[in-house]
Order: sequence, then C-alpha cells, then structure tokens
Amino acid sequence: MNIEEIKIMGGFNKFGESEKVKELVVKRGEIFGVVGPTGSGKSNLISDIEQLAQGDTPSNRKILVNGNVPDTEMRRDPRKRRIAQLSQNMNFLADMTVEEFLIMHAKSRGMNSEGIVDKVIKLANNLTGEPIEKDYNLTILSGGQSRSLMVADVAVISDSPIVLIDEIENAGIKKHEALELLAGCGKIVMVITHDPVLALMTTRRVVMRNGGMNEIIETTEEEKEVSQRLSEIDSWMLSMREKVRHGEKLNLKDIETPAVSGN
Ligand SMILES: Nc1ncnc2c1ncn2[C@@H]1O[C@H](COP(=O)(O)OP(=O)(O)OP(=O)(O)O)[C@@H](O)[C@H]1O
Repeated sequence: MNIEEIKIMGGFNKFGESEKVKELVVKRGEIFGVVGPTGSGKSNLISDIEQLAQGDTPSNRKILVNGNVPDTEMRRDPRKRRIAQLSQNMNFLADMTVEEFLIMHAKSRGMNSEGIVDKVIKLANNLTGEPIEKDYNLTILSGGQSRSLMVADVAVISDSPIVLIDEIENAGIKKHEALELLAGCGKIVMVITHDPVLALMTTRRVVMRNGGMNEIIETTEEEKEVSQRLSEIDSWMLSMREKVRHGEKLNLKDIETPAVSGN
C-alpha cells in the first residue's frame, strides 16, 4: 500500500481541553515541523503517530492513513507500520561492517543489493564531514557518521514512507541536506526541532502548547531564504569542526563568512 498522507485528528491537551488544531494532514514529500517549549507535548505527538493511535493514548488523538483507520495488523506489528524513527541518541550496536549491514538490510527488504552499498555510502558521505568506508565496523562509527548512515539507509533501503525525527540538531551532520534527501525520496517527514535551520525549511510547523496542537504556521518565502543562509553558516561551522578534529589550526580568515552577508 502506498502511503500518500497521514491525518492527525486532534484530541485533548494535558488539561483535558480540546486541541485548538482539530485536524492536520501531512502529505508525501512534505517536511513538517513540530516546535514548542520543553514539556509542551512534541514527543508525545510523534509517539501517537508512531503508534498510529486510535483514541487509545492520553491525548485521545486518532491517526488516519490515506484517510482511513489503519488496519489492526498495521497497528500491532511494528514491521508493518513502516515508520522509521531517527534521533541523535541512536547508535548502531551490531558487530559487522558497514557493507555487511547494508547488504543484509537490502536483502531483508527483497532488494537487489548490487550497487546499493556504494550508493548509500556516497549519500551518507554527503552528509558527514568524516567519510565512511565500507569496511568500517559499525561500532567504531562516530555519532555524525552513524546518523548520516541511518539517514541514507532510510532514504534508499528502508521502505518506511513515514520518517519521524526527534531533534537531530546536534547530530554532527548536514541537517538541511539530510531532510532534503528524505523528503526528495517521497517520504512524509516530521521533525521535532528548535533549530531554525530545520524549522524554517519545513513547509509548515505545528506549535505545541500544554500537550496540545495549538497553531499551524506556514513557512514564508522569507523564512525559507533565512533557512538557506543559516544552512550555509551551519556547513561552514561543520567544516571548521572538521579542521579542528584533524589537528589543523584556524585563523581569522576562516571566520570570514560571505554566506552571511549574501555576497
Ligand atoms: N495531550 C496530552 N495529554 C496528556 N498528557 C500529555 C499530552 N501531551 C503530553 N503529555 C505528557 O506531558 C509530558 C511532556 O510531554 P513531552 O515529553 O511530549 O514534551 P516535549 O515537548 O517532547 O518535551 P521535551 O522538549 O522536554 O522533550 C509527558 O509526560 C507526556 O506524556
């Protein structure tokens, strides 16, 4: 079944009041943001989607897939739910090489693994400043390398049409490119973030308050431009981090940022 959209039917906030946003539809290829202060219910919203809640969680929300209540099998079996989750605390635990893992994953999805390893690694290496080699053991990957590989793996191999991302701001990867890659593969991407680079590259964002969906903000063209500029600053910070990591010295010339002034 192709998942074209998910619909979140509003329930109640922490105080038992009806959510201001009664209905929220997110479509394939869309990047949707979730923002709000600590404790406002961001993770809870993502968790309702992950579980395909049907009025059976504290918020009483209901999640429809392509306008319908998903069947029980899809709700009960995590493999059938086809929802991928990424967070900055995730790491690989398996004792195998990157190549072995990717081949195994591709095979388990019934894909022809030829060329897959190189494709995933190439995409992952576009997201991290520290190139991954296919004979690296998964357990020695740095945080940034792990997250890059996870994003590329979800984009190419995993058939999960819904990707839920919980705060990847400090994941040490090119976040802008990572989201673009996932959305470009026709996935529904929902991202919890307070990082303007990510929040402003979404098409819309829901503002959470007291456990409820309070407001939906459409991203303006100007905000998208701001996001683009911030992303350039971000890549530049990442490149300086790499220089420091590799024992290079920085000088004042390194902090001249043509991207900021837009020249
Ligand atoms: N609609 C709701 N009804 C009842 N309880 C809720 C609701 N939304 C959130 N909660 C509860 O409120 C607490 C905080 O919610 P949550 O962890 O989702 O917030 P958060 O915005 O993700 O916070 P943080 O930014 O600190 O991670 C949790 O215990 C959660 O179960």
